[in-house]
Amino acid sequence: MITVEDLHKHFGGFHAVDGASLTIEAGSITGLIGPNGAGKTTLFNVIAGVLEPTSGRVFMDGEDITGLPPHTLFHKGLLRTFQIAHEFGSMTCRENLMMVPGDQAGERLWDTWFGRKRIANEERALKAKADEVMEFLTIEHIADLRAGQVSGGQKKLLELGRTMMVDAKIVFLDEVGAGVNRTLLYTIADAIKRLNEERGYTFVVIEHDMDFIERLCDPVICMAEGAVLAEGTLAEIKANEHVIEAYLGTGLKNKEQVGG
Ligand SMILES: Nc1ncnc2c1ncn2[C@@H]1O[C@H](COP(=O)(O)OP(=O)(O)OP(=O)(O)O)[C@@H](O)[C@H]1O
Repeated sequence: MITVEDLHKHFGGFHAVDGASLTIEAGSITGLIGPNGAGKTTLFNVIAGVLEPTSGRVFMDGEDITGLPPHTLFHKGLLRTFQIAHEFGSMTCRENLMMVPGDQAGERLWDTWFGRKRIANEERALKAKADEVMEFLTIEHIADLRAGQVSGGQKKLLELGRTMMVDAKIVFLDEVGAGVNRTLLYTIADAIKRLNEERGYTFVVIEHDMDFIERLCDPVICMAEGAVLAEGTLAEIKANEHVIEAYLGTGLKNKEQVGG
């Protein structure tokens, strides 16, 4: 579904992504792990159009999507979750879901000129959709709370919920488990699994919590120093000598580059 070919992202002389090549299979929940600074987030940002690659290509279902902006990728069903922006904290959780842009922005504008009734109907449909999303994620009780007031884990579920307001095909999740309590972490894991099984979402998940990875991800891709080091089941990855070394090592290569 997604093929990354020899991707590089340099920040000055620093090679954050340094020749990464990988494939994300449709229908998978692929885990992306690796020591701090391995380049996971940078890779995500390049795939999701947030950062331009220095070189290399990204394909989605055979189509070259390298460097396309996030909103174009969004309409192709490729989404990266973002933290709920500070300025949306004063809106309710339901409103945060309802404002996710739909597919028919042009039609909406048309509606504002020609059909108040149609707008009202559309608003009702959006609200129903938001409520259905919150029910799926078992957070219907926070619908009317301000997004800025809910817990970290509930915010993560809300971020996931935003991907459900559009027809996402592939969703990139960056550390959804960080700072979330165990119970909510399992709720998030369960929602990801159900979205994958019941709605056909493909996920790519960056996560440091190995328990979370073990519950969800197959295959697991391990990055180190900007490139893919190993791929396989979590058990295979954990037994891989190079992976063990990378987690213990210090990433000397890039340090030399920065120094030089
Ligand atoms: N905008 C930037 N400018 C300069 N260096 C950057 C920039 N973004 C990331 N880096 C560097 O690139 C390297 C890779 O960062 P990245 O966040 O992609 O790693 P990561 O694998 O996601 O790490 P972590 O697990 O700690 O989040 C890091 O050393 C980081 O400091």
